Amino acid sequence: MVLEISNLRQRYGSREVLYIPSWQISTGIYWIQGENGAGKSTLFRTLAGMLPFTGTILLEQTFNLATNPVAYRLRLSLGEAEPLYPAFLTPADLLAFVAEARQSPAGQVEELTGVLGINYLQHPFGSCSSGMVKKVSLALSFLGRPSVIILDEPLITIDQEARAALFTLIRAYHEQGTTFLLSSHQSFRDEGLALTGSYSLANKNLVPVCL
Ligand SMILES: Nc1ncnc2c1ncn2[C@@H]1O[C@H](COP(=O)(O)OP(=O)(O)OP(=O)(O)O)[C@@H](O)[C@H]1O
Repeated sequence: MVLEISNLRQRYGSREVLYIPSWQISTGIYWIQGENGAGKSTLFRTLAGMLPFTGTILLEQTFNLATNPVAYRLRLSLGEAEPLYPAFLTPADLLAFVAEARQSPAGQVEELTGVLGINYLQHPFGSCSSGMVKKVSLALSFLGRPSVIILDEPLITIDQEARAALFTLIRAYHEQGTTFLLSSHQSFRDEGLALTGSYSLANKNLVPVCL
């Protein structure tokens, strides 16, 4: 198993948003579905270690998010649905910083920015288009050698060319053993991506969906 959840509870104030008693996946590409407000982004942020939670989240049967957060976070990354970065920062600065933090192999930043068509690396985020910001956030999520990459609504705001490049990257990284959790209100199957499985977030829990 690459990712295992047990007795995960997540709440905002007194309102419980997630209760996942038991869920586990092996290596693959998974589509996480759910209606607006079902809790997908909350689940992803929890898995990425951005929100406090109760329960157990275990990566590669070894790295426990609660007790070994640094090693865990080095191996799991999240591309947020609507990324926001400080307006004064440039994509070049952020990519270099994250590449170093995630122990990115030499040449990976250049490869990702080339494939995704990220130009204007020296222009501050304040002057970047929303599609360019999204493409940088996608590149950031591939940096290092993550065993799990979560992409929350990866298709929003990017053009057809970037979408095709993203699917090429997902296939290439998956062939090297990376697992993907992807959310979208559009079907990934229509995009020609071979999915391992799909789950729907409903009534606070993840339930399997037939593809
Ligand atoms: N910071 C927050 N404080 C309080 N409630 C929140 C917060 N963030 C999200 N919620 C609530 O938690 C629930 C789940 O939200 P979440 O954004 O995780 O859903 P989602 O499935 O990603 O939705 P969408 O498909 O619309 O993006 C919603 O009812 C939302 O209003």
